[in-house]
Amino acid sequence: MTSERSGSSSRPAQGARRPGGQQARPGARRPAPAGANPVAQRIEQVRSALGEILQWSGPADQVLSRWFRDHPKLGGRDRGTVAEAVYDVLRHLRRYRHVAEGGRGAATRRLAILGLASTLGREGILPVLDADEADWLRRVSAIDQAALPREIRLSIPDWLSEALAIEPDSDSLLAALNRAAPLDIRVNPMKADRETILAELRAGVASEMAEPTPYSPFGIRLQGRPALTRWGRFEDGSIEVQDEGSQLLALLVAPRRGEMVIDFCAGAGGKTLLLGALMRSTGRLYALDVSHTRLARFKPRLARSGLSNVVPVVIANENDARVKRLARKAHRVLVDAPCSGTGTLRRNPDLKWRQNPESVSDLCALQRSILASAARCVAPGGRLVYATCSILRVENEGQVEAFLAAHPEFELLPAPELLADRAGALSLPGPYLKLRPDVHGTDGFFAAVFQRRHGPAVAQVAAAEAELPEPDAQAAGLDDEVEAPDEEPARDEAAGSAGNLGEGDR
Ligand SMILES: C[S@@+](CC[C@H](N)C(=O)[O-])C[C@H]1O[C@@H](n2cnc3c(N)ncnc32)[C@H](O)[C@@H]1O
Repeated sequence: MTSERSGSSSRPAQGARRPGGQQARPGARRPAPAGANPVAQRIEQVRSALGEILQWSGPADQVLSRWFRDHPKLGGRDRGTVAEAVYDVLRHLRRYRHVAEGGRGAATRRLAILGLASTLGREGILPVLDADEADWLRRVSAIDQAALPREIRLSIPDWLSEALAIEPDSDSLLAALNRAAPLDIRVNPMKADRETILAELRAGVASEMAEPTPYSPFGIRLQGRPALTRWGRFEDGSIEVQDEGSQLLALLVAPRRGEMVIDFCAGAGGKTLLLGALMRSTGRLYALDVSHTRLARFKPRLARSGLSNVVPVVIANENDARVKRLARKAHRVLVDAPCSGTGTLRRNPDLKWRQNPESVSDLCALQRSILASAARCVAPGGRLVYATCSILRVENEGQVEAFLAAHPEFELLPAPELLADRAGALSLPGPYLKLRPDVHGTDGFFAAVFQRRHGPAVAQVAAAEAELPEPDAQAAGLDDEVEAPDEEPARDEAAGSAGNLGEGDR
């Protein structure tokens, strides 16, 4: 990955020091002082935030939140402008760095200028630039992007470009992943229906554009960023923020009333909540995760949801004794696996710069191990759903093929048929659920459904296994108290830095 570079080496010895650290040429038009002009201030703010984020010490959203906490005087709209420009830079970082090489002064300031020129418009930026910067920005705007090498034009690292070369229409996929995502919400069927929520949204909090999502019967797509979290319907659990792809995944799991279901990597519970609602709050739904912090974030969502069938359980790892107690007990097991998150680049563009082939390979090993443990929990005839928000074959089809080769007691079911009467006009080639932003308007998602066979060989193995306790949380000793910890466990930190290991709105 390209590191932060300063610009030209031919700096004049004399001249005024600019906020970005660059010295102006004698006689050149100076940039507007940052104190006087809001746009000039904005450039400085974006430059400062980028200076921290581009050190890649953690996920961009967390570093940006910290930067906002350190700059408490910024109002809501100012924060929005800064965040938009920062994310624009993260999306187009390789291309911006390429063109920034042709300018003078601090590289981060030039990135900030490009981000704000893209989000506010070039004409809004030009008046606060000095003559050199303005000339450079005009030159950069005239570059024919189609003539740039693919990896620079689409701003992706070489390893990702190579990994996606076999995907059909990969340029279209990558271009869509470089655009900001709309805001999808999901109506909680335990508390409201979509028509009512749509009417209320249109009448008030999101009057601009609220449309039903095309495939999920619970989804609503919003343009813009209405302040939903202060809306009564959010506070009372009638809605949740959730990408339509995540909603389709829960529909694919298709849990039924009274069943025993395990959400093996529940995180902050985005999918757990829909699974619990699809079960009409009956049966038992275990929400497992190694992250105490994420499960603690799930608690207020669960409280809002009106569900009483969910048992959150912190496990030490996928081979935890509590997992073993669930062997062959579950009708449905969902593994929403920790993954590279490359399907969510619209929301987390920093992931393409924070991942590399080694981190993906580590994630693949973890996915294999989680899948093997989760499979043990599936009852004969029960289903195991393996899902990622990755667009990399090695994390998707590659894992499925390896799993089937090692587990002849499972067969692959056709996902499109399982979704046929649940997801409107969704048409999939199969056998997997594969979603792409350029085709379906969702994040990139992958899911495969396995079913444990009822064969004689399976019955023999089952008979040989020890007597197992009932899948009752207390009988199985699974009723762990989940509270917000004082400190993030070290393991959670490591997992968070490895990829898209779970966010509240998935
Ligand atoms: C993609 S996220 C899950 C997102 C979540 N299902 C949702 O809808 O919000 C993956 C989750 O796997 C968890 N995880 C990582 N290693 C795990 C393991 N060995 N066993 C169980 N969960 C694990 C992470 O903590 C993270 O919350």
